[in-house]
Amino acid sequence: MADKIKDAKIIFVVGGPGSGKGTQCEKVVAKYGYTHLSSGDLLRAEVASGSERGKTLQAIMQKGELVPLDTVLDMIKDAMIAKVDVSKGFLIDGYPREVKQGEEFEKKIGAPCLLLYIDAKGETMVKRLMKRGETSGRSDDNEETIKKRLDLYYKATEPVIAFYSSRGIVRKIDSELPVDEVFGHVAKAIDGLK
Ligand SMILES: Nc1ncnc2c1ncn2[C@@H]1O[C@H](COP(=O)(O)OP(=O)(O)O)[C@@H](O)[C@H]1O
Ligand SMILES: Nc1ncnc2c1ncn2[C@H]1C[C@H](O)[C@@H](COP(=O)(O)OP(=O)(O)O)O1
Ligand SMILES: [Mg+2]
Repeated sequence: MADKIKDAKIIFVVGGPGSGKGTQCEKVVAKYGYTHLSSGDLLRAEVASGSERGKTLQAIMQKGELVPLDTVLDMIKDAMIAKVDVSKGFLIDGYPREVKQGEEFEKKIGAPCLLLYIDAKGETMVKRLMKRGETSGRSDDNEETIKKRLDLYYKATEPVIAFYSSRGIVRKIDSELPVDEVFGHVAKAIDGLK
């Protein structure tokens, strides 16, 4: 089992809050049939279950902070194991959020073949999240938490991109464009994989 996930095709999808990671991943699923695993979605499912662990997670997410690395990595690993026999590839959305998360993922699971860097301006991300907040019901889509998430993104997550750039697997995607045009560039990056 461990060998199977090590050999799986793994794509990291990294970008700021509201950059459009989830939107693009949905389109990749539709075209390529990959398995989409969003760390945020996995965490929100745990919160929705009403478990004690979920309550602790909810408090952290509402503040715009990162939940403990082991919690999120275990969730992703379990979800990958559950799908590895039927999956053509994995889109890991919202992870790694710091360099340490990338290092631990590679120790426990395997190496990514591609990192899609979904790039939008801070101002654009804030606008999109405020709009999303009108209907998302997410307790972190409010002005105060958005600001904290953005600060944390620049501080903790942007270094992830530099870390993987040296390996030549980063494809930067301009996410200021309309959704379908962004997807055109995403598809080109995926088609470039052997
Ligand atoms: N290219 C785009 N142009 C305009 N709006 C977009 C674009 N990509 C995403 N959005 C909108 O921005 C919001 C955040 O997108 P989402 O995919 O949830 O981002 P993330 O998963 O990175 O937080 C959503 O409301 C989405 O509809
Ligand atoms: N890899 C990770 N490590 C730690 N916390 C994470 C995490 N992924 C998600 N979280 C927590 C903190 C985030 O502020 C919150 C929402 O994450 P998300 O749904 O990926 O946000 P978004 O798609 O808007 O970028 O969940
Ligand atoms: Mg998302």
